[in-house]
Amino acid sequence: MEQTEVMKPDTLEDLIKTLHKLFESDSVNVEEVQSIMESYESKPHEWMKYAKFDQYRYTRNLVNEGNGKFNLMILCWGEGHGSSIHDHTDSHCFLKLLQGQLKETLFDWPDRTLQGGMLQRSQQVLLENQCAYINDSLGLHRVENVSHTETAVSLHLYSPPFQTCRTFDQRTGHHNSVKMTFWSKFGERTPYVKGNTRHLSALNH
Ligand SMILES: N[C@@H](CS(=O)O)C(=O)O
Ligand SMILES: [Fe+2]
Repeated sequence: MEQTEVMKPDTLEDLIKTLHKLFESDSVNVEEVQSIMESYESKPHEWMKYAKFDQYRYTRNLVNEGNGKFNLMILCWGEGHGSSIHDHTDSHCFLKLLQGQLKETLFDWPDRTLQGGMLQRSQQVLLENQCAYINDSLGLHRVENVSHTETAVSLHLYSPPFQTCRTFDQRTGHHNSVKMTFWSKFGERTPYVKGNTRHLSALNH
């Protein structure tokens, strides 16, 4: 397969331009996207306008719609905020730390013989500028900011974009479909939508 020359992006804007190029083709080179995202050195002033926090749960802030090929977003995690165990709706998921640290726990898909809850396969702490990758064939995950004193900010790329995913109950393996919403889009707070009851985020587990 042809490998495009890719340069280390100096700014978030550069990174977005490069990502647009990489996703023009129909096949995604996971290692290439991961290494490009990792090579961008986070500079808070470049992403500050997207980083909007909520007191109670992590927020999802849309940065770029990637020509319909991907969604790029910034997630803001307050102290102790985390996600439920979830899948990624058959999409690629890249997760890069812009600030602070996040703990990622991987789980196997639940099976019928579930005993003692869903199996936790591995755990890793993601440090600033690191980029992790997951898709449904690798398993499910939960992401948490376990710090009591520091917030965390992460940059997520999903391709193709998706609006719903499934969350899993660790004890029973049962799942629910959840709609994923944006706290802000392109730096502007999204108007309140009535009827958003279920959330992917769970507090303090
Ligand atoms: N996939 C989650 C964030 S994470 O916990 O990976 C989301 O898009 O909200
Ligand atoms: Fe996720």
